Amino acid sequence: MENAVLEWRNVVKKRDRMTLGPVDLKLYENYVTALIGRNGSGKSTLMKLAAQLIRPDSGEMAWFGETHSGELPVEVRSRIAYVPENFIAEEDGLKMDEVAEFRASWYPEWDWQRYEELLHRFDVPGGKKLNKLSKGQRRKFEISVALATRPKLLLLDEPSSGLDPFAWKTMMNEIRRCVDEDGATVLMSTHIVEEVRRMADYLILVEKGLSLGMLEKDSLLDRGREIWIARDDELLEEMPAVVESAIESEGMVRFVTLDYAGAAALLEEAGTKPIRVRALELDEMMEHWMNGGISVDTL
Ligand SMILES: Nc1ncnc2c1ncn2[C@@H]1O[C@H](COP(=O)(O)OP(=O)(O)OP(=O)(O)O)[C@@H](O)[C@H]1O
Repeated sequence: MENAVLEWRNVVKKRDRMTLGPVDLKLYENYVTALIGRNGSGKSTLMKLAAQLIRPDSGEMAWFGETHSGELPVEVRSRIAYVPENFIAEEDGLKMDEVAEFRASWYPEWDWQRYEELLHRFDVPGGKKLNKLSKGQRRKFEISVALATRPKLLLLDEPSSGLDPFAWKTMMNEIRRCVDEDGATVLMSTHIVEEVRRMADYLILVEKGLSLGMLEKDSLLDRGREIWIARDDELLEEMPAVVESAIESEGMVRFVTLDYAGAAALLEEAGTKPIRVRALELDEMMEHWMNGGISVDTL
């Protein structure tokens, strides 16, 4: 694979009740990576570290191939856009265009035309103060501002929170455009399976402060199958990574494997032709991963 836009080695951040890490992570250029995991697992903490809103206690972090232990240089920062889960209260009293002008002064690639176009596409009323916007309108504004910076690294913390279904679709299209046209790399935390399905190339699972690895979405989907075969207890016994099995009817057994390649090889070797095979859905695979059914080589 190509250049890493973000690379971490042994990054640790201690919180009051939880420690994030040590986390190793590598984001490749021009891909969308979804950060998934249960509430409180550490996704937002990880995003804040990536945006350098907070600093790690230890470990090494590189942005665009260069490590920075101190403050990120303006030149690096101006290539990163971050949409937090909760908005910055200090900006509440400012008008939308005042915030946009402030961002424009920091981001040399700032694109006014794109900003106006995005606000129009998201149907956000112009000229308002940020605290006069609804939650969804504020989210649309923040996404528009982030995309108008034409970022090379786009960090989105639960970006769909509060968006109506139309705005949600627009958001996904615009993020995709940012990746395809501007060559952006995206890291987004999400609980929405459909978002992962439509947007993500890779998934990173965070569990109790640890990264349980990174997987290509398609490779995750390749692993899971529900298979029906003529009952053969011995064969079933040997089947790899079986997480569920049941006798369906007289003479037929159904099982779920998280190692389809291994299972298929074994079936072939035994000369057993499956009666039916069903690919597991993304939500099922994500659940198996979260429940520890899938082991992934850490980076
Ligand atoms: N500013 C903070 N100070 C101390 N502890 C914090 C702080 N922010 C978060 N934590 C703790 O760190 C842990 C991880 O929180 P984080 O917000 O990163 O999780 P998350 O995966 O984003 O959760 P969610 O899916 O609910 O948004 C939690 O136990 C939380 O209580």
